[in-house]
Parts: sequence; structure tokens; C-alpha cells
Amino acid sequence: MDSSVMFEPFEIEVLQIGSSPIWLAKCIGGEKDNAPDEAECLQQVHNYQYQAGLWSSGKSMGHDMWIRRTARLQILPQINVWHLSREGEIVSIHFWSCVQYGLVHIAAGDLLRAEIAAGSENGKQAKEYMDKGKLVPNEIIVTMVKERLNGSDSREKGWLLDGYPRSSSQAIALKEFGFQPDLFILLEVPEEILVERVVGRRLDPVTGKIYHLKYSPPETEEIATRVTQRFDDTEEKACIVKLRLQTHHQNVEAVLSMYEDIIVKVNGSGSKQEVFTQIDGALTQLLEQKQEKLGTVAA
Ligand SMILES: Nc1ncnc2c1ncn2[C@@H]1O[C@H](COP(=O)(O)OP(=O)(O)O)[C@@H](O)[C@H]1O
Repeated sequence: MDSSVMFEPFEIEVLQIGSSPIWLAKCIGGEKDNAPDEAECLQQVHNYQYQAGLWSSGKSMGHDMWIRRTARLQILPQINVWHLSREGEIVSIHFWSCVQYGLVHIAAGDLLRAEIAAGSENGKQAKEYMDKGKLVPNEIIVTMVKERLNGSDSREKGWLLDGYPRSSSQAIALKEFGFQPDLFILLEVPEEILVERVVGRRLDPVTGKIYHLKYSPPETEEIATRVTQRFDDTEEKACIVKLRLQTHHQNVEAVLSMYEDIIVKVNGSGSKQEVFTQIDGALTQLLEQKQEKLGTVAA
């Protein structure tokens, strides 16, 4: 594909107010099979920025400029890309009913398990708490999360923080480090379903993908034979699972009170698709509000 063809499926809009530039690329119509993947879309947005003279020497526009420019391009496959750069970036790609986000997924539990696997001192200490279903002390987890949020990929693409903050002191630390989420998603699931999900959860050590023996079984025999169970998820640890839930109930109200204005409660007891549809709706609404706000200022 030459570069002029690459732009064709896109409608690209560039908005910048103060230090929050937003790139919007929308690709509409066409065949699913022709839909470009996420990396290709971003590449096209960057190419467009460069060709339109809005991106020089690999850098984005100056901070204090305010620019609103729309380039209407040819209409082809259906896809939307939202790209918020600098202060935080959100990339959302809609492939028909299957929607994916380009945010960096940062899971506090995964960070801790990686430390345990690496055999570090922090990992050893963390495991003692995790084995008992208790929260790992802030001295260990807060720095880990902060460093991950400061990673170049998180700063560039934006992030989805999973399993953090789990206490008000963790929420305060996050704020003090200057990290402020746009949205707080609370997944509400009855306890008996949670226990069933945890006990049936399996991890593919090769791809890192999470399965569930009943609800999302491994696709092939090969994967089924290699999946493993997390040390704190086993049947014998069912009482630890309950303790983890107890810890959650003790802290959740204090955490929620810090995010009252941005909480979205999602019914998490349905299928993956049903839950995802609700989250997608919340994210889409958030992006529309941001867009509207910028449009009002632009008018
Ligand atoms: N933000 C956190 N603060 C302290 N401990 C944490 C945090 N996140 C995870 N942990 C520890 O790791 C364990 C597993 O967490 P996680 O992987 O998030 O579990 P789940 O996926 O079941 O919610 C927790 O029980 C806790 O011991």
C-alpha cells in the first residue's frame, strides 16, 4: 500500500487545546476483512500528522497552540480510533461488534506475580501476604504501580489500571503522584459467581491469556494441557478467596468515595460480551463528552 492509499479509509480530525491534543481518526463502511489492525491505524494517523505538517521531527505540535483541522478522506472500512496524546492517550478501535482498546493494561496482581517469579526480595515478601489473602504493604505495591504508570508505553497510550487502588491510602498515593483517571469502573458481581470464576480460572503461561474451564475453555488440546492455576486460586484456597473478598468489602467504600464523580457501575455477572458492551458504552460516552467539551471551546 502506498501512503496515499493508506489514508483513504480515514476521516481524521485534529483538536488541540492547551496541552491536551486529541487526534481523531474514523474509518467507516467497507468489509470487515479489509479493516486495518490497530497498529496500522495508528501508523496511518501518525503518517497523516506528519504529512499535514502537524508533526515535525517526530514531535507533536507545540503546547500552547490551539488547532482544529478536519481532513475528510475516502470512506471504507468501519473503524474508530481516538488518540489522546501527551497528557494521556486513549485509543479505541471498533471492529464491528468486536471492540478493542489500545490502552496499556496494568494489573497490580500481575506486577506482584512477576516479582515472585523473578525471585526478588519484594516478591518473596509479597507472596507471604498473597498466600493469606491479605493486601501487600504499600511500600511494595505503590512504587511498582507508579513505575509502571510512568513507563513510556503507558504515558504514550494511556492506561487501564486493574486491581489498584485497593485502599484509600493507595488512592491518595496515586493522586499525589499526579495520576488522575478519567473513569473508574466498578464491576459488580455476586460473591458465589466470583468464587466460581476464581476457582475455574486458568492461565496459559506461554501467551499469558486467561481462560475459565467452564465459561472460556482453552481453544486447543495443546493449550488445555499446559494451562496452570494461580497459587491463590486453588480449591484448597477457597477460604483464602473468601478472605480476599472480605478485604475488598472492608476497603471498597473508602476507595469509591474518592472517585464519586467518575464512577461507572457495571453489572459484571453476565457474559464477557455483555460486560464489555457496558464498558464500551461508558468509554464511548466519555470520549464523546471530551469531544463535545473541546468543540464548545472551539466554537
Ligand atoms: N493494589 C494492591 N494492593 C495490595 N495488594 C494487592 C494489590 N493488588 C493485588 N494485591 C495482592 O495480590 C493478590 C491477587 O490480586 P489480583 O491478581 O488482583 O486478584 P484477582 O485477579 O483475583 O482480583 C491479592 O489478594 C493481594 O494479596
